[in-house]
This record gives sequence, structure tokens and C-alpha cells, in this order.
Amino acid sequence: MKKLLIADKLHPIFKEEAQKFGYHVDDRPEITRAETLAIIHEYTGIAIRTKFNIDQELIDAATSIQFIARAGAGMDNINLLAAEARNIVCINAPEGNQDAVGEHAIGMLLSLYANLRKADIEVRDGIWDREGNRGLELKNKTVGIIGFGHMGQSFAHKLSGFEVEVIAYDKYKSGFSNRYAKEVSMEQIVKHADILSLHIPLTRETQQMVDDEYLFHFKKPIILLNTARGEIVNTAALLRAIKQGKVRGAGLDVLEVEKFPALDEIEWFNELKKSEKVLLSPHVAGWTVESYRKISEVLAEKLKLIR
Ligand SMILES: NC(=O)C1=CN([C@@H]2O[C@H](COP(=O)(O)OP(=O)(O)OC[C@H]3O[C@@H](n4cnc5c(N)ncnc54)[C@H](O)[C@@H]3O)[C@@H](O)[C@H]2O)C=CC1
Ligand SMILES: O=C(O)C(=O)COP(=O)(O)O
Repeated sequence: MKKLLIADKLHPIFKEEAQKFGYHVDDRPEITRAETLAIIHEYTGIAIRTKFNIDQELIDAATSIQFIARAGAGMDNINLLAAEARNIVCINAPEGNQDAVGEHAIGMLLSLYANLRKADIEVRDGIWDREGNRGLELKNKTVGIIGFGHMGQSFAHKLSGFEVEVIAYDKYKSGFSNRYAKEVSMEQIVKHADILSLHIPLTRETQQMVDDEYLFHFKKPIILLNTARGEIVNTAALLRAIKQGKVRGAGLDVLEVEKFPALDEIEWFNELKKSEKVLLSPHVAGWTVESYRKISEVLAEKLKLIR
């Protein structure tokens, strides 16, 4: 019997579709890693989001597994090399949350340009400071996108009504200029960007990529948007760049550490909280009412193909 373990919160449509393909499905969104480790040998496949890592130990224990289904985009919590060595098929569903991420990045950018967080707090506190909350317009600004995959392209597309110049750099892709973005070198991004938006995966190469040195070279004070992965940005370096005026503001949907109470103990987090120039959200850029269902639909379509 083909058995599928759903080890995270997925829309019920995924279970329904998998059953139609002949799977016996155990939907256990609350299951822990330790519990999964103990029973994973019974399963043909596992579906997960980012609750825990599918690491070498889990893959070794998964003696009957044929596929890993990632209900979302980022595969950094899966040991892809270990999976490949066992011929385990890995599928993901970035088409399900790319609209959500593109819109979230737009929302963060507009909020930062219009000082909305600060202005809202002030008005509630009885402060009517029009001059101190004078905003910036997106029109005629240059938006630099790093990584032109599903998320980068979605953001570029969503920007198309704002009369901005969109330039994009992708280290592993070329020939991708289109009506929404112009392909450029990293040097061009550094020279021209007013806004820098990260849409790359977390890899050994991109971990801590945005550090003091990276931020130093930008010619204009930038807005940094990170809806990719927290570990790509060195937050202490970002805070220093904000203090030096190299970074005008930052919209961070993801953080280097994403769990309370661990976050409260970290010095950079306490500084981040105090900064008026930073806008935070709890890793929800790709998590909307719509994407919740779309991700599962896309994943089920891909599951059908690997039957
Ligand atoms: N905050 C959230 O809720 C969400 C976050 N994400 C994050 O966004 C990331 C990107 O997702 P997708 O666009 O679907 O991935 P993708 O694989 O479609 O595109 C990523 C692009 O980045 C490029 N790239 C890789 N390393 C690079 C480097 N060092 N410099 C420049 N370009 C590089 C690749 O060539 C690729 O074209 C995911 O890995 C995930 O971590 C994705 C969805 C939701
Ligand atoms: O799709 C992604 O890469 C995401 O970051 C979404 O995260 P999640 O699956 O909701 O924990």
C-alpha cells in the first residue's frame, strides 16, 4: 500500500487529491520530528512545509520513501543531496505562493516609503506630525531584484504599474530580460538601485551574503526587502548600515532566528525592535488565504506526475 504522511498544516485538498491517486494518507499536522523519525519507514512519501528539517538522519530512517513534497517554495530545510543519492523525488510548489510574496514585498515597500508604521503609531499617540512623515514616491525609482525565479519575477510583475525601472541580477540565469525587468550585472544593481529586494534561496553561498561589505558598495541609500530567508542577511550589519545612512529602511518578513523566546535574548533583535526604519512580519509573505489552497493544488498536480 502507498502511504503518505502529511506532517504539517496543508489545505485538505491535498489529502483529498492524494487519496484519489491511491494513497493511504495520514494527516498529522501536529506530529513532531521525533514522532516522524519513529514511523517514517512505513511511508512512501512525506509532505511538509518548514516545521522541521528533512535531514540525513530522517532520510536514512525513511527506508521506503520515494518522494518528499514541500508545500511551499524554499527547499533549504531538505537535504537535497541526501535525497538525490537515494533517488528520492523532491517536489515543491512556488507557483502557489509567488503572487502572495510579490504582493507582500509591494506592501512592505509602500509602507516604508510612506512611513506608515511610524505615522500610525504617532497618530494613535496624539501626535499630528505631517512634516516628519513626509513620504517618498516610487515613480522614477530603480528597483533591483536579486534572484529572478518565481518570487523575483512575481515582484517585478506586480511593480509594473508603478512607473519604476526594474533591474534584476541572477547569478545562474541569463537572457531573461522581459517587459517587467531588465537583466543587469551586480555592478549595475549596486550603482543604480534605490530599492533592493532579495529573492534567492538560502544556500551555503547565500548564507550571510548581505553583510557589511555587500552593503557598503551601494551608491544610493537603499530600502532592503527580505522576503527570502533570514540567514541571507547579517542583521547586525544591516543595523550598522541603517545607522550610517547606507540603508534608508528595511522590510523583513524573515529573520535569522524565527522563534520566540529565543529571539528576545538576541541583541540585534532588541535593536531591530527599536528602529523606526524597520518593518517586520512573521514569515507570512507567502502565507495567505489564497496561497494556502493554491500551494496544495499545485503540489497535488505535481504528485500526480510522479505516481
Ligand atoms: N517569506 C516567504 O513566505 C517565502 C519565501 N520564499 C523564499 O524565496 C526563495 C526564492 O523562491 P523562488 O523564486 O521560488 O526560487 P527559484 O528557484 O524559482 O528562484 C531563485 C533564483 O535565484 C537565483 N540565485 C540563486 N543563487 C543566487 C545568487 N547567489 N545570486 C543571484 N541569484 C541567485 C537562481 O538562479 C534562481 O533563478 C525561496 O527559496 C524561499 O527561501 C519563497 C516563498 C515564500
Ligand atoms: O514557501 C516558502 O519558501 C516559505 O517560506 C513559506 O514558508 P512555510 O511553508 O509557510 O513555512
